[in-house]
Amino acid sequence: MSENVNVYGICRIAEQNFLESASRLKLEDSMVQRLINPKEKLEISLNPALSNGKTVHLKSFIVRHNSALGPCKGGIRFTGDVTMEDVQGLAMEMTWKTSLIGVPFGGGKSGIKYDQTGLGEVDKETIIRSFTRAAMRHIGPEIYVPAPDIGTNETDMGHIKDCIAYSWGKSTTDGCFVTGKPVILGGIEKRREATGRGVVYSTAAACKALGRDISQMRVAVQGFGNVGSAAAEIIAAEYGAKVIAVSDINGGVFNAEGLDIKSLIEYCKKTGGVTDFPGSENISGSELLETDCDILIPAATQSQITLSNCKSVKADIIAEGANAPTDPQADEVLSGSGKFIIPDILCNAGGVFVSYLEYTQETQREQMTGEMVCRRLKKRMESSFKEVYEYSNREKITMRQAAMDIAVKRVVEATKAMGALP
Ligand SMILES: NC(=O)c1ccc[n+]([C@@H]2O[C@H](COP(=O)([O-])OP(=O)(O)OC[C@H]3O[C@@H](n4cnc5c(N)ncnc54)[C@H](O)[C@@H]3O)[C@@H](O)[C@H]2O)c1
Repeated sequence: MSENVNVYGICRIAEQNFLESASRLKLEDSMVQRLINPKEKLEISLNPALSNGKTVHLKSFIVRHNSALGPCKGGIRFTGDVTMEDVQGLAMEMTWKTSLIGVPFGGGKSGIKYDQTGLGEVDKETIIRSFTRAAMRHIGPEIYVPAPDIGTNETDMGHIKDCIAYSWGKSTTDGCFVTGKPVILGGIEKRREATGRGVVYSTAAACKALGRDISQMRVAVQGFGNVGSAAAEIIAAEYGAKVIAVSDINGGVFNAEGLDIKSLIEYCKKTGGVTDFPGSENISGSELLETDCDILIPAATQSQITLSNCKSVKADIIAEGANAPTDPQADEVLSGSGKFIIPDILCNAGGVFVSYLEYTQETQREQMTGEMVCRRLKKRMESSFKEVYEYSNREKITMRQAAMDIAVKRVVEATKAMGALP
C-alpha cells in the first residue's frame, strides 16, 4: 500500500464535503441529521469453507445511505482493509453521485473484508456466494443493487445473480438485482469500461471548457484496474492524448514519448502488474503523482493526494477517477493554486449511469448496443459537466462545491416531498 492510504479516511472526507455544502445551502439541522446519517448499516459475519477444507471467518458490511431518489446503488469493495466507516463514506458519496448524474437511485455500498492475496478463483466464488446468501434479504431491485468496485468484477456479479436465482429455484432473477454482470447474463455492453470512459468524457469536456486541446495533453494515471486502464486506453486511442505514466499498487512506469497502453494491458494480464514494462522506466507510486504532465487521473483509491504531497502535483487538470482520492485540505491548496479538479461524484459517475441503463434494460427485457450505450453516456457526462461548470462559475465556487450543492439540493427536495415518517 502507498504511504498515503487512509490519511484522512473516506467517511470523514464524505461527511466534510457534505457539511460544507449543507452550510452553503443553509440546511436546517434536522435535514443535516437526516442526510448525514445512513438509513441502514449492517455488519454480517461470513464463515465459508475454502477449498483447503478450512473455514474462514470474515466480516462484510452493507450501508444503505439514502433512498430518497430510489433504490440504493453502489459497488462491493472486497479488500483486506475495508472498514464499515469506508463503506459508510462510499455509500454517502453514491447518494450525491446518483443525484448529480440524474438517475433514479439512492446511495449504497458494501464491503467484504478479506485479503485476496493468493486467493484462487474457486475460493473467491465461494466467498462471493457466501456473502450473497447471507446478504440476500438486503439486495433487490427496489432495495440495494450492488455492482463491481475495488476487488470485484463482472464474474463476481454473475455469481451473485446466479446465487439469488438458484435460491429461488429459478433460472434467472425477476428484475435487476445486480449490475456489471456479464452481457450473456443480462449485463450491458460497455459496462466494464463505463467508469473509465466517463472519466475521459468529462476530462474532454473540461479541456474544451478550458480551451485546451486534449490531443496535446500528457496524462498520468494512478491505478491500472478497471477504471484506470480503461481511462488510459480510451484517452489515448480515441482522443490522441499521450499517457506518459501509470502506476498500480506495486509501483509505476514512465515513458515521456507515451506508453503503448494496449500492450501494457496485455502485459499486466501476463505479469499481474505494470512494473518492468518493456520500453518504460520504473517509477515509484509517489513519483507518479508528481509526474510533469497536464492531466492527472487518480484512479486507485481514497486519500492519495494529501496535504503533504499536494504541492508536488504538477498537472493542472485532476480528473478524479477514484472515489475521494483528494483529502479536503489538499483540495483547498490545489483549488487555491488554480488547479482544475473534476470531482469524483461527477468524473467517475459514468459507471453508475451505465448501471442505470443496465437496470432499465433488464427490467424492460430489451438490448442496447454498445454504440447506444456510449452515445448516451457521452451525452449525460457532457450535460452534467456543463451543469456543474456553469453553476460553479455563476456561484464562484469550486467544481466540487458546485457538484455537491446541485446533488444535495435534489436529495433535499425529494426528502421534503416525501415528508416525515410517522
Ligand atoms: N469499478 C467501477 O465501476 C467504479 C466506479 C466508480 C468509482 N470507482 C472507484 O475507482 C477506484 C478504482 O476502482 P477499480 O474498480 O478500478 O478497482 P480495481 O481493483 O479494478 O483497480 C484498482 C487499481 O488501483 C491500484 N492501487 C490500489 N491502491 C493503490 C495505491 N495506493 N497506489 C497506486 N495504485 C493503487 C491497484 O493495483 C489496481 O491497479 C476506486 O476508488 C473505486 O471506488 C470504481
